[in-house]
Amino acid sequence: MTNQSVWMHIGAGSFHRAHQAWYLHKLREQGDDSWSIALGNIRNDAAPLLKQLAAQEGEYVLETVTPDGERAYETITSLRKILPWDSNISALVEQGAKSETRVIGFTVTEAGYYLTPEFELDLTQPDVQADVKGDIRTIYGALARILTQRVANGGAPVTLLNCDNLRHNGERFRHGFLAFLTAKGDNALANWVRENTTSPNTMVDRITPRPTPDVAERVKAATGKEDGASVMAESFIQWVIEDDFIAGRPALEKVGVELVESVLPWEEAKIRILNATHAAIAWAGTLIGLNYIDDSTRQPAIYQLAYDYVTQDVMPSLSPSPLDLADYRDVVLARFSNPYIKDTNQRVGADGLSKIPGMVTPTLRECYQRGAEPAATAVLPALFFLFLQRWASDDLPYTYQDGVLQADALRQQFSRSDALNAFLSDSALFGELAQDKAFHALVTRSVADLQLWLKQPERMLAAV
Ligand SMILES: NC(=O)c1ccc[n+]([C@@H]2O[C@H](COP(=O)([O-])OP(=O)(O)OC[C@H]3O[C@@H](n4cnc5c(N)ncnc54)[C@H](O)[C@@H]3O)[C@@H](O)[C@H]2O)c1
Ligand SMILES: OC[C@@H](O)C(O)[C@H](O)CO
Repeated sequence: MTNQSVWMHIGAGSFHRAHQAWYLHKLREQGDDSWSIALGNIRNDAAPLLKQLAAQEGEYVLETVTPDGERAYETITSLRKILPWDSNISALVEQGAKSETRVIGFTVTEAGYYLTPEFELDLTQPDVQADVKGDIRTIYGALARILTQRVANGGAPVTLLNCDNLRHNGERFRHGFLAFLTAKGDNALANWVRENTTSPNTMVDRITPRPTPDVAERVKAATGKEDGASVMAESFIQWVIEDDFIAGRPALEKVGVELVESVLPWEEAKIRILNATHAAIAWAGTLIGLNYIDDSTRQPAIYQLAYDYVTQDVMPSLSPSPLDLADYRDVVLARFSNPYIKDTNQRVGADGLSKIPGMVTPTLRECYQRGAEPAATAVLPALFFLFLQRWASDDLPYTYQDGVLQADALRQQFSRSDALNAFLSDSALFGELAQDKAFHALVTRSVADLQLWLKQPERMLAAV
């Protein structure tokens, strides 16, 4: 074992640079430079950024902003290797096959796991089908290629660390990956993965908008640096990880990471109270013509629907909890209201087709199971339906991004008079509830209430 260990990260989006890279940077600042990051991407959309980062020797400035608008600037130094993109992901394969790579982390979005509401791999997805045949479009195809080479090079154990917003993200990824390898007929690699990798669950948190040109301008004004890879985020940061690293890990506890036995209470609170609410606010804000999350959250009717969803339906589902859920809710809503973040409804409302089954359907299901009508949660799919209706009539002010969107089929669905029924009958969104008449009636009522509200958005929804 050399002293130098590499965390190879797949997914060169904004979030990785504001979160995992920041923690490893803080460790280096404390004099522990035994871990560094090698960063690459599966898809070519990050190729320009990777080139820019390579030109800056991996360094970039992170701007953070507090709820009071106080800004701070740090040069992040943990990215020591930038892996250039090519269609065979050669650089990722070469780095991932080395035994010095002891952790392979990834952020490939919620839609990047292609799971059904029952959390099984959706083998009907074209990207998954292509990768089963040997292509590299998904995290599954990419890791199959990388780990095959790693086994050929001696097969040193490695931790596969999901850093995306997914409930039970390590477990769910692992289940999907093993199902993928089985579909591919690669039982030898599946067995190797079972024996030689771990996939701890993690909860990651830091609101990181897509950087706009004014970030680079402020960075230049504050630091004098011309930085083509700067990123901005809120000052809040949190990372909770199950301590199950098969090949060692950075001393993350020294920089504030919580290493726990089970991440469950944190991830449930994060996914349901933060992420599901965030998406609902983005869809609602968009429907009344707003672009930003903070402006949308400050609309009393939108704030109230978010507050009611958490209070009436999520908190009973998650109680008892070691977290103070009411406080968590209030802090989250305050973070969303931060006027200095300027996060867009476009970014946060994306990937709804994965967010509904992953983040909302479990609460609907659990309310019914305990005999409660999930009236406040029903507002979320109702908002998403109205949002998709706008998308289908080309009436959104921005491009809707969704990794599992099959646009032609969905447009056709929305051109029919029974579009709401078809939406609610989609078991990929609602699992067994898709067949439940009471659920259909509840969301249909909620859609009607929202349609009235949209005529007078200043009115409180409950008063409609
Ligand atoms: N931005 C945040 O506030 C934030 C906070 C916590 C967690 N996250 C998690 O990180 C993810 C990425 O956020 P970001 O801000 O970096 O987004 P981003 O849009 O900046 O980057 C997305 C990255 O995912 C890749 N990607 C997209 N779809 C993919 C697919 N199907 N397969 C493989 N790669 C794919 C893209 O190439 C890109 O590298 C989020 O979806 C979320 O799960 C983000
Ligand atoms: O809800 C959207 C997410 O990207 C969110 O910004 C993040 O999960 C905050 O940690």
